[in-house]
Amino acid sequence: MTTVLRAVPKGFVNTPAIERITVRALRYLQSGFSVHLRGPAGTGKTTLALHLADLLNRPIMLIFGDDELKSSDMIGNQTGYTRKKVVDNFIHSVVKLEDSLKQNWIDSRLTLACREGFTLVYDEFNRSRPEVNNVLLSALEEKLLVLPPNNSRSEYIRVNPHFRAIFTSNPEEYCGVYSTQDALLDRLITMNMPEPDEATQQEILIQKVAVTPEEAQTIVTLVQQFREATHAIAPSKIQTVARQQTNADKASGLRPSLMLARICQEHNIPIVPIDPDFQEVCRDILLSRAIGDIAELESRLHQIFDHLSGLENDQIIALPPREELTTSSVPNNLSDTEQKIYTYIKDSDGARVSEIEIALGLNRVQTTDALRSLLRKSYLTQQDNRLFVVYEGD
Ligand SMILES: Nc1ncnc2c1ncn2[C@@H]1O[C@H](COP(=O)(O)OP(=O)(O)OP(=O)(O)O)[C@@H](O)[C@H]1O
Repeated sequence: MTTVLRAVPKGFVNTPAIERITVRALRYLQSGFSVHLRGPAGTGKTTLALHLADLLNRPIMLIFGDDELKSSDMIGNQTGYTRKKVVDNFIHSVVKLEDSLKQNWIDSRLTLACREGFTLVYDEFNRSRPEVNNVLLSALEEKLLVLPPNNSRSEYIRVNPHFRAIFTSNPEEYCGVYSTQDALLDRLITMNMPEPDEATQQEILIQKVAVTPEEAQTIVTLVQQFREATHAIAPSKIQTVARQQTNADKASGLRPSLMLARICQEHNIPIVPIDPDFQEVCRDILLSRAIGDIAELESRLHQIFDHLSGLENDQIIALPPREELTTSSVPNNLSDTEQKIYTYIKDSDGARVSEIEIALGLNRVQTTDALRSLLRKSYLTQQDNRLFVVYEGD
C-alpha cells in the first residue's frame, strides 16, 4: 500500500544558517526545479527535505533509496487480473463460455506523485541502482512519466504542474552508494549541506532535548574536539582499507551530540566532563565512531575531558607533596562507601576507577555513585583517567 504523508515534521529547528539554505531551496522549488541536498551523514538533509516539502503544502510521498528497489516499486506494476466469464446456457444443450482477462495496473509512489502533483522526497536516492532512477529523467525534464507498454491505457502520463521532487544523497565514497548519472544530476539543483555550524548544533540540542545552553556547548565542543583529534591521529592510517570500512569518520557530529544529550537528559547524568557517568556515555558513543587504536583514542578523549574541565597539564592545580599536606583526616560528611574510596585514593596517591573497584570489592554502580558525589563536593579531582584527593588548603 502506498502511504501519503501529511504530517508536519515535528521539532524542526530553524537557525539563521538553516534559514538561508531553506530560502534558497524554496526559491528553486517554487520555480519548478527539483532540489538535491547532498552531504555527509547526519547533517540534517532528510530533516530539511521534509521541512521543505511541508512548506510546499502538498501531500508528501517518501521513497528511500535502496539497492533492492525496482522500477516497478517506483512507477507501479500489473498486479493480478480481473476475469470475466459469461455462460450462455439459453439453449441447454449448448454451453457458450466467454472468458476475458484484464490485468490491473497499480500506481506506485512516483506515478501517484506525478499524477496528483504531490511532493516526492527521495531520501538517499543514490543507494538505488542508477538504471532504476532513469524513469525520473523524462519526468523531470519533459514532464512525462513513461509507463510500461500496455494495451488498455496510455503509456505515459503528463506530470502534474504541482509535482516537485526533493532528493538527498551521501557522498559517493560512502559504502553502498552508486555514482549518479550525469543526466540526472544535470536536471537537479544540487545544494551541498556541510556540517551544521556549532551554534546551529547547540540550538538543535537545546530545542530538541531541552538541555541548557551550557550543556549544549559542552557536548558540541567535546564531540567536535574529539572528531578533530581523531582525524589528526594518523592521516595516513585513515587512508587505508579501514577508512573504507566505515563511514563514521565522515559523518557529522550532530547525531552523536543528540544521542549524548538525550541519554544524559533522560537519565539525570550531569553533563560535566569530569563526571564518570558522563565519561562512560561519551566513550560508548564516540569511540566506536572513530578509526584507530582504541587505547590511543581513549587517551585522546580523556585529554579532552581534562581540557574541558580545566585540568590540562598546564592548568592542573598542582597537588602538594605529601609532607606539605595540611590535613590527613577524612571529611566527616561522607557515606561509608565514600569514606572508603576517599581513604583508598588518598593512601594510594591517586587511583583509577577499576583499581578502586577491585581493591574495595565494590561494583561499578556503587563506585561511580560515590565518585560522583565526591567530585561534586570537590573532594576529588581527575587527571588522565586517575582520581586524586584534593587537600584542604589547595
Ligand atoms: N534543523 C533541524 N531541526 C531539528 N533536528 C534536526 C535538524 N537538522 C538535523 N536534525 C536532527 O539531526 C539528526 C540527523 O538529521 P538527518 O537524519 O536529517 O540527517 P541526514 O543528513 O539526512 O543523515 P543521513 O545522511 O545519515 O540520512 C536527526 O536526529 C534530526 O532530527
